[in-house]
Amino acid sequence: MRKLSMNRDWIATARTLNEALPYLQRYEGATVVIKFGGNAMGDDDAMASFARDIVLMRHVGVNPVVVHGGGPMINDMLKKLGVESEWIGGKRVTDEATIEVVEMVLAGRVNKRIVQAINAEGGRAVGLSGKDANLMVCEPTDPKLGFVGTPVEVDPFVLERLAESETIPVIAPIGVGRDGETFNVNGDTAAGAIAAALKADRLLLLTDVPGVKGRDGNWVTELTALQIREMISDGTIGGGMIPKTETALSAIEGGVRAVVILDGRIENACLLELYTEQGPGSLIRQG
Ligand SMILES: Nc1ncnc2c1ncn2[C@@H]1O[C@H](COP(=O)(O)OP(=O)(O)O)[C@@H](O)[C@H]1O
Ligand SMILES: CC(=O)N[C@@H](CCC(=O)OP(=O)(O)O)C(=O)O
Repeated sequence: MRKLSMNRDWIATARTLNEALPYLQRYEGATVVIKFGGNAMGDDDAMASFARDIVLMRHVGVNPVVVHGGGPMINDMLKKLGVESEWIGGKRVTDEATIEVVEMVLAGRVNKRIVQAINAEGGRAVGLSGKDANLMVCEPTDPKLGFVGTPVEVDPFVLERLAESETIPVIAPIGVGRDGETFNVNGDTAAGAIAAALKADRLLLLTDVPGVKGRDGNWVTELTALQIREMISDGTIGGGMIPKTETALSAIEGGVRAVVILDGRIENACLLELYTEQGPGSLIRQG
C-alpha cells in the first residue's frame, strides 16, 4: 500500500475535502449531466483529470451522465477528407457526406477516448449514442441545416438502468429519426434534452471560456432568462455560446434545477463547481 506523507499537497487536499463535506451530502443521489465540449477536451492529461472528477462523483453517490461534443475533431477529419463546413447560428450545416463523418468521429473515436479515460481511472463507463435503445429521437431542425436534428423524444430508460448499476453513460450527440435517419445534434442541445428528460439536479456545460461574458467585458456569475434573451438579441452572446445559453433556458424550462457554463480546462472544474460555495462559471437557475 502507498504510504501517505504529511506534505503540503496532502494538507491542502484534506482542507479541500473538509470544505467539501457539506456539499457531498447535498449531492448524494443527485443526477448531474456534464457536457464535455470538444474545445474543453485538451490533451491526455486534461482528459485524465476530467475522468478522475467523474469517477470521484460516482464514488460519492452522484449519478454522472456525460454527453460530449467533438466539433474540432470533426473539423480535423473533414479537412483530411477535403470537405468544408458552413455554420449557421453555431450549428454545422450537415449534408449526407458530412453526417457519415460526424457519426464516425463522435460515436467512434471521441466517445471511446472518454470511455477509456474513465475506465482507466477506475470507473465503469459505457459509450452510447442517441441511437442506442432509442435514447434520442430527433426531427430535422431546419431544412437549411440538412441532417441537423432537434431531440423531440428522449427515453431515459437505459440511463436509469445504468445508474442503478453504478455505470457511467458517455453519450455521443447523434440522434435517430423516425424513419431511421441519422442526425447530427449540437452537443449542448443533446445534453440539455437529456438533462431535462432525467430532471437533472445540475447540467454542467464545459467549454473553453470561463463562462458568459457580459456587455462590459466581464464574466457574469449569475444570469436570468431575461438577460440571456437580451444578450442574444443585442449580439453580446454569439457563435457557439448561442446554443449553450439557449440550452440552459430550455433545460431550466424542462425541469433541470440549475445550469452552469464553465471552463472545462481548469483542474477539477466539475468538483469545484459542485463542492465549493462559489463555483467557477456562469449560473442559470430555476425561479
Ligand atoms: N458572450 C459570450 N461569452 C462567452 N463566449 C462567447 C460569447 N459570445 C460568443 N462566445 C464564443 O462562444 C465560444 C464557446 O462556444 P463553442 O466554441 O461552441 O464551445 P464548445 O466547443 O465548448 O461547445 C467561446 O469560445 C466564444 O468564442
Ligand atoms: C449540429 C452541430 O453543430 N453539431 C456539432 C456536434 C459536435 C459538437 O457539438 O461539438 P462541440 O461541443 O465540441 O462544439 C458539430 O457538428 O460540430
